[in-house]
Amino acid sequence: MELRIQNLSKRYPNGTQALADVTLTVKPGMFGLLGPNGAGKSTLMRTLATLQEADSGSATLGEINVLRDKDAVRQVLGYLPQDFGLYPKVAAEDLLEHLATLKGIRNAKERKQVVAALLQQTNLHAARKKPLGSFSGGMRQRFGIAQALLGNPRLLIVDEPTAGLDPEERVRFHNLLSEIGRDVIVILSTHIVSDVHELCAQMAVMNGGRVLLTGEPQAVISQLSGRIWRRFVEKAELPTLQSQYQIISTRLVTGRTRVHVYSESAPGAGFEPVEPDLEDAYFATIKGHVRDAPAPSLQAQG
Ligand SMILES: Nc1ncnc2c1ncn2[C@@H]1O[C@H](COP(=O)(O)OP(=O)(O)OP(=O)(O)O)[C@@H](O)[C@H]1O
Repeated sequence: MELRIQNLSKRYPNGTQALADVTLTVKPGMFGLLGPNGAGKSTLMRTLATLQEADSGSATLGEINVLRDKDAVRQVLGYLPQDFGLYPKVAAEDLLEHLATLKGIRNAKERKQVVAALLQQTNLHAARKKPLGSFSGGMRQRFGIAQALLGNPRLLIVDEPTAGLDPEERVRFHNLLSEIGRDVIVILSTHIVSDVHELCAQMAVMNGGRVLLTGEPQAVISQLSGRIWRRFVEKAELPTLQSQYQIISTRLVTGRTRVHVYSESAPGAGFEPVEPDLEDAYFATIKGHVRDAPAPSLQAQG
């Protein structure tokens, strides 16, 4: 089963073009959707989760028309929204049971089994009697995955799930996502580049409502090989450099400013070549250096 999104557009009443002709094909496995704040990721996720309407375009999940057959989508959908609200006084197990009932698992024995299995899978079994208000951020997100997995979804949408998690909880959360079945389409929307690098076989970069590129993370990185150059500079030199080079990122490293620039040939002047990583690829894409470069495994769009 594939998710095919074609020419999806959405303009909010205030004039913001949140989605502009978005076309994407998503296969089973983990798909990373990267983009800065305001790129349109949540709008796309909410549209696929049948919570809001697009203005035009189409989306199909296997045989299901996602924009029209909302009930059919909901039966195969698991969704962890960005702002996942919880009832703070209710115990984890009780809320999950309640949500399982809403999801249509009517047989009490089956429901108990499903709930117990999900609490095990998300490593929340020991905390099942605790009120959700006492959960840490990581526990809350794992509970979010437990509820999203109710009813064995074929499409799982998680919107910025690791924002605010400490490193240990992020690793736990990653492990949990990696264990989800191979035949499930998992869309992970995030602005954290390393989440995508560690987890996703496929990815897309969005900005300003547009898909700038799609591909495999490694292919996206390889495309930049030989084009990223590094130099350490004083902060005061930055404005001059900015006017001379295509700077894709600057970062303070032990008190010095490390600059990465995009250049198809050696820029000279103390720059040395570096092996690009996904962060370079992400910034180079956002800044418009990558999308026009042809590569067989990449699909420049928009
Ligand atoms: N209900 C709304 N009404 C008007 N504008 C909106 C609405 N929701 C989102 N927007 C705007 O649409 C654009 C895309 O927002 P969206 O939330 O989809 O982006 P995002 O990539 O998920 O960003 P973030 O990481 O901040 O959630 C932004 O400019 C945002 O301000």
